[in-house]
Amino acid sequence: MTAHDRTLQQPVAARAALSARGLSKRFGDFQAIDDVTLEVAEGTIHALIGPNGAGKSTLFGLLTKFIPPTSGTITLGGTDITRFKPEEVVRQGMVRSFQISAVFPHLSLRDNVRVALQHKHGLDRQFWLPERRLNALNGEVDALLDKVGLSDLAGRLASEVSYGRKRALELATTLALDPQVMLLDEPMAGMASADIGTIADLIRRSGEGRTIIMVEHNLDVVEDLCDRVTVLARGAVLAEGSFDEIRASQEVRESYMGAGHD
Ligand SMILES: Nc1ncnc2c1ncn2[C@@H]1O[C@H](COP(=O)(O)OP(=O)(O)OP(=O)(O)O)[C@@H](O)[C@H]1O
Repeated sequence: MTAHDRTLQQPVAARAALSARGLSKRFGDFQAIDDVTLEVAEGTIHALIGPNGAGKSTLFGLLTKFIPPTSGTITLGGTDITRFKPEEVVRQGMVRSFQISAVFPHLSLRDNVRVALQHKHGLDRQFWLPERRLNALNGEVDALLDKVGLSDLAGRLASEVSYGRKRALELATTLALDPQVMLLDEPMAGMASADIGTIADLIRRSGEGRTIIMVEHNLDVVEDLCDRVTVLARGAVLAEGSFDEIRASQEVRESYMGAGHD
């Protein structure tokens, strides 16, 4: 299914999964995020793009409450999370990939997913688990590894697999937390072009029944995957719309896309 098909399937007034109103962040004298209002519709894949230093990572940090805002409000699924702690945001159903779910290089792929699932089920502080609980977890571990195409490598150490497969593993450990909203921070960064299609497919499949907001510099990926695009520049929203609308904007072309992406 293309992003265009997904857009056509959206109800006219889809509910907001995540919204930010008047969000600002100052670092000393520097205004990193300047009065950003953003609405991410439920069930969509929403891209955040913009030149280096535009404030994309800072905005992700604000949304996940790792960075306290100077002003503004954030609502997740109708709940005001502006004053939440990062771990409360996770419990509320929003997870930034590669945040909680760091890959442990010395563990097997299977054990990496198991650790994330134990975290999800609140079992990570228990030294001993009854066999029945362990077996139930094994089924979930296998299903997640299968979902991201890593079943054949389940026993391999994370340090031994390719970069693309580590990224697939990161996606599995994020999915283990079963988030309603997933924030993906440059999922294609450092990826060999042969792996980009595979990871894009994984993201599309992972997005079924969830909302995804992703920072991505690869505009072909954004065009292929994303229903809606917000362009940030100098900490403020420069434009928002479908990829085609964004591409047609003279202002966006001048400040970010250049004339190269047709
Ligand atoms: N803790 C901080 N203290 C001071 N300035 C900061 C801090 N964090 C970020 N900045 C500044 O805020 C601006 C936005 O940075 P940010 O990393 O959010 O941009 P970005 O759009 O993610 O860039 P990139 O695409 O290069 O990752 C930059 O000028 C950066 O130097």
